[in-house]
Amino acid sequence: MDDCHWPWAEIHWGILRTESGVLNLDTLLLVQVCITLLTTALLVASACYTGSPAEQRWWAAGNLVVSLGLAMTNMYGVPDILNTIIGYGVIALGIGLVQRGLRVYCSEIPRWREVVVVTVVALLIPAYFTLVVPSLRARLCYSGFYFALLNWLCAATLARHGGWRGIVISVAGFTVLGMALFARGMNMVFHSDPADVPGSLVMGASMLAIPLAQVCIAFGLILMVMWRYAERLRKLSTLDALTGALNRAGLEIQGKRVGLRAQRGRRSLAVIMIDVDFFKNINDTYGHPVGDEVLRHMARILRLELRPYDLLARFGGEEFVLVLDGLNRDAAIKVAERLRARIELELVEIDALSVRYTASVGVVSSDEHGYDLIRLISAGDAAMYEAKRAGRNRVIGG
Ligand SMILES: Nc1nc2c(ncn2[C@@H]2O[C@H](COP(=O)(O)OP(=O)(O)OP(=O)(O)O)[C@@H](O)[C@H]2O)c(=O)[nH]1
Repeated sequence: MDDCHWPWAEIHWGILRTESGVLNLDTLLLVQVCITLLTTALLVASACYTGSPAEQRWWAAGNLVVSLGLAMTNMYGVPDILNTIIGYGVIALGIGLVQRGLRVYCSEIPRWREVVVVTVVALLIPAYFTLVVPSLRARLCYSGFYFALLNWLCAATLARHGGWRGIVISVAGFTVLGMALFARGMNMVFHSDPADVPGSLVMGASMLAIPLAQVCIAFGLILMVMWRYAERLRKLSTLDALTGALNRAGLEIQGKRVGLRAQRGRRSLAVIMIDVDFFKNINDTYGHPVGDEVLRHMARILRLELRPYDLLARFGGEEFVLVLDGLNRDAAIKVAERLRARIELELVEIDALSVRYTASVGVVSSDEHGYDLIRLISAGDAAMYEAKRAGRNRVIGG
């Protein structure tokens, strides 16, 4: 590879060159630094809003370090060794921190060793081509390839995680950023003078693509975090905190969906109402914490016995509702009997205590009562109270 010695400040990138020099490399670098600082501020703001998850702290720190590195690469009056070698190392450290945040986000184990290796390699490449085999061209070329690889690694980490919302924007951003850096590296290989027309086109395009990709990445990251936060809030508002079953709001939303699906598919829809017998006695005898444990225990058993797409909701104090797609009344009575028998057999063990309890069950289906969930629940409730009146610990079909 031929060596050439253009000081950075003397390189003008064709399509971006203006006579007044407004869009020179310094200006573009300044824009990049400003964008990185702006996206860092956005990341920090969203971290504060969502309770500061660890991954965002790493992304924000990584962004800050990248912008510091970018600024270092373009300082005037500073020897190359500081300017480029340390600047590149600092940029790589920043990308390493972002990668660490991505790993945390994807529930992978982040390792400091990786960040150290990434940084050291980024220091070694320019050091080698500055001190051992001096070649600006080789330095820019190999550093470009290396930074491209790091960004593609970030894209791969996120893509492995899967999902859709926000992730696709960040994956695209990392991929484009990698491509822009790779193209710059290739440009150094194929064009001896970057100011010739094809060379300057590649350089100009990559200088525009880099900040755009950075904005995409940051918006994608913020979207990802906001999506997770919204999901957490949605869960909190539709789940019962004690048992993890759906609460009334969750039952209303999901029950409607399951009911419509069954009706459209012309399948029966069964509703089972289950109520713990003499629950007040359990509370009064052993205390509320034991009563709470009985409720958690019952929810656990019901969940274990159900199919993944059946709905389980806590309807009131000690009453649970099951919504079963594709079961008629007789089939649902068989399921209910199995549940009742299992509950009767199980022991709830808390510290030195062993508590046994039973449940009364009412079963109804859409074949007799239609698909309206409110009607089904009130018919199921009536059947359950009939089971209570008939002596408890039994199943009654309504
Ligand atoms: N530990 C605990 N108790 C609760 C909770 N929610 C409601 N309860 C209690 O559940 C009890 C329900 O009592 P009752 O409605 O008389 O029902 P029961 O004693 O089971 O009688 P039957 O249903 O007729 O067999 C009340 O004492 C409520 O205070 C809860 O989240 N945890």
